[in-house]
Amino acid sequence: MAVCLLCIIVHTPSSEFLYREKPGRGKRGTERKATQQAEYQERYMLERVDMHNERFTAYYKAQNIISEDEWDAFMDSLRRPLPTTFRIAGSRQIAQTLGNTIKDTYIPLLHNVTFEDEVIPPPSQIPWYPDGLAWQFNVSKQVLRTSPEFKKFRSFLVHETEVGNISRQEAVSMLPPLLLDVQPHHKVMDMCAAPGSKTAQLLEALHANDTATATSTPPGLLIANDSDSRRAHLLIHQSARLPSPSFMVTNLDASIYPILRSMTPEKRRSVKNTPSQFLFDRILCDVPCSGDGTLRKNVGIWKRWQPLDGNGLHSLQVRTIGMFMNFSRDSFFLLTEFDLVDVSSQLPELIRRPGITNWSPTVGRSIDTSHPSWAAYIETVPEDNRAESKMLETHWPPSNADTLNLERCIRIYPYLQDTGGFFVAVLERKESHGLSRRKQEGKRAAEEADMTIPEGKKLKLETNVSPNEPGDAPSASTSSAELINAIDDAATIVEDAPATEQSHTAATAQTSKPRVADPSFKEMPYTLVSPDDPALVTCMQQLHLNSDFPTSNVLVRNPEGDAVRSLYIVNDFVKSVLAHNDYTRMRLMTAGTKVITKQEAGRGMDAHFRILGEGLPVVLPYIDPATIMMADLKALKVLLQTYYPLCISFQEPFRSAIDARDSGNHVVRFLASQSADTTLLRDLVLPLWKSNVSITLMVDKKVKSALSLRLFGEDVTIAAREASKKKLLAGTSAATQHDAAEPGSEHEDEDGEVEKDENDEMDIEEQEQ
Ligand SMILES: C[S@@+](CC[C@H](N)C(=O)[O-])C[C@H]1O[C@@H](n2cnc3c(N)ncnc32)[C@H](O)[C@@H]1O
Repeated sequence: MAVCLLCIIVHTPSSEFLYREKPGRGKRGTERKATQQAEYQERYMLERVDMHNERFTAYYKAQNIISEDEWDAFMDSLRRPLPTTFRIAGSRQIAQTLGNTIKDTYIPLLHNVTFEDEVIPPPSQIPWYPDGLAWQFNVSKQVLRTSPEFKKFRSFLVHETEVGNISRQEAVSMLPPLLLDVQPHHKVMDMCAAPGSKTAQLLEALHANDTATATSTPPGLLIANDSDSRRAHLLIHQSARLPSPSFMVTNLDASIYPILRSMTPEKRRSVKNTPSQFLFDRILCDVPCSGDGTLRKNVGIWKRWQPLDGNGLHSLQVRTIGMFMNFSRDSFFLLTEFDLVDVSSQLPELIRRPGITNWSPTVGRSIDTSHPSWAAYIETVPEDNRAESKMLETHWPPSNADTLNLERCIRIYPYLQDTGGFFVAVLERKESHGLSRRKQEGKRAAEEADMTIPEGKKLKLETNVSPNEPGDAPSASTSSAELINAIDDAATIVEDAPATEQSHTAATAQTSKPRVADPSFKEMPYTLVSPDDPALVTCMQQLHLNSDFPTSNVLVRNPEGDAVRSLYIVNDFVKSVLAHNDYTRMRLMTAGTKVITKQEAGRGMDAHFRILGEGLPVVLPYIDPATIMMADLKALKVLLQTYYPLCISFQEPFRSAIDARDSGNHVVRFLASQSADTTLLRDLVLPLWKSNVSITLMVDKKVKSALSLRLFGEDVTIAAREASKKKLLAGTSAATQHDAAEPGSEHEDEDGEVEKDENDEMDIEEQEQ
């Protein structure tokens, strides 16, 4: 497999769409289409958006990519609503179970549903998505509101989405992570990541070895970055549904992302003993774009589209991509050191069109595409104004376009398989430096097998790196060539400088007064807890963690390293990155995953540690199996139906097992089995809290609801009963509000959250690209 892949997704005004009439529409299909079309039109009318834009028309006509006789049909495709699409996420085993639930329970339920005498087609699998794990359906809001069958399906989707097992994501947006082929040992960067639908896919690939009950600890790393701090918080929220010790979120302008260092085993053995830059195996560049491909669902684009938006984003796109090409594994190269990868044999069922070698940028709002080259254009600009020109040489096709294999880019047009428009280019660093790919892979495997860094008491993030030290990212105004040279120089210096100047180890961080590179960054640092910290020792005892538990990879979020509240776990590589980089410089929002929390007890009593519901899959492999209680499906139903069921309300032998336990945290395994009302296909392991006379499941109420729906076909939880009681009391107005937020609604984002203001509408656009 490729040594380094960069997957670039750029929607620029040069992304074009072609249209072909969809074949074989029967009368009923046409009627259904008409109903949806009417709804869609109504939406535009309501929002006072006319589905026409003269500039858009002029620009795309000038590109000569759509013939006259196809033009009307092309525009028609852009005016049709997109189907609702989702994919099943989570570990492979969970995914399989959910896939079967959809196929065996919901498809038969939704078969032959009629609405106003019309048969509504059930959801169908997206043919090109691996293992049939992505689905689509195209029903009107009215159907979703009124059909009892679709309402039930919607409820299932909403609950599974809330717990992270289903991800609502536009079909074409699922493509790039698939093409990147991420492996558990890869170092991966998602540079413009929020709100994180592709990040979730990358994380799942990193966690390919997870089981239904236990999270693996992949040796690799995924950094999800976004320059917008509000949106970076969305990333944290999203990723909490997929806890990973290999995950970090940063909040930086990707075009000036600093070099990151880690301590490789080779370096540790060397005399210098210095950390060095590490390089990424896979980089996803979902750079900001004009969003033309989202026209089918983003109403506002019709009104505001103008070509200069795309032109304006071009330099940021080039800068960002150029920067990250230099962060990809093994050395430092110019852009010409990359090849476009031929991915034509991947996802064989995906209908696609090749990249183009010729396009005509417009130099003004009025759609002036008359300049055949940048040189010809700049001649027309008065000399005094040339420096201010926003048009760059790279806006035009390169003179060697025919030699770059541009046909290997993927272009998806909406009509091809009823999706949004999309562009993907997969780039791979050419073989170099005399190292064959196999040797490079072998070298990496050896490094990864030996990544444990020496333990340090209260090891902290490096905080004494000067902001102007070698390795700093050049400023945003630096040109591409300067940028590449600067990175080359910086990297050389990092490698060659004497240890005294370059060694920013934890030891120095401990003794010197912390100096932060970015004092404006206010997040708390992550600090390693000493493995023999008395609080950690107590925690291990209380939670029955065995000696394999990675005590030297436990972090807290305070500068002192005191285990006062939540404990986080990271893998060895993340630990190394934390130890050798200034957290303010990389604007680190999160690292690893929160697994354990301290539960303060009453006066005079010892505090208790407890395992968080989302942390249990990470901790489970280290829990002494003899301490895990066994229970059956009946006990599970009681625990779902009641907040604090009394211990005496359970049947033997579970009842005696609980009685024998002290108050505090326990773990219970519900064995795969069958009962009168359901079948549990795989073991389920959950944390439990015992008080004096009762017990309770320590998982989020959303997780309980999703589980209940999956197992019993209805939400039997007390939270659901209370909610419906409230709804009844509040009368029909509450019901109306609830119905408004259904999947596919223009006011709902991929989180299932209802969006309210205009800024939020922007979020929906960007999320779904
Ligand atoms: C197309 S959206 C990314 C969608 C995301 N990849 C997903 O699949 O959910 C582009 C993102 O880039 C972010 N962004 C814009 N300029 C950036 C920059 N200079 N550096 C990093 N992120 C940037 C925006 O905040 C936005 O969240």
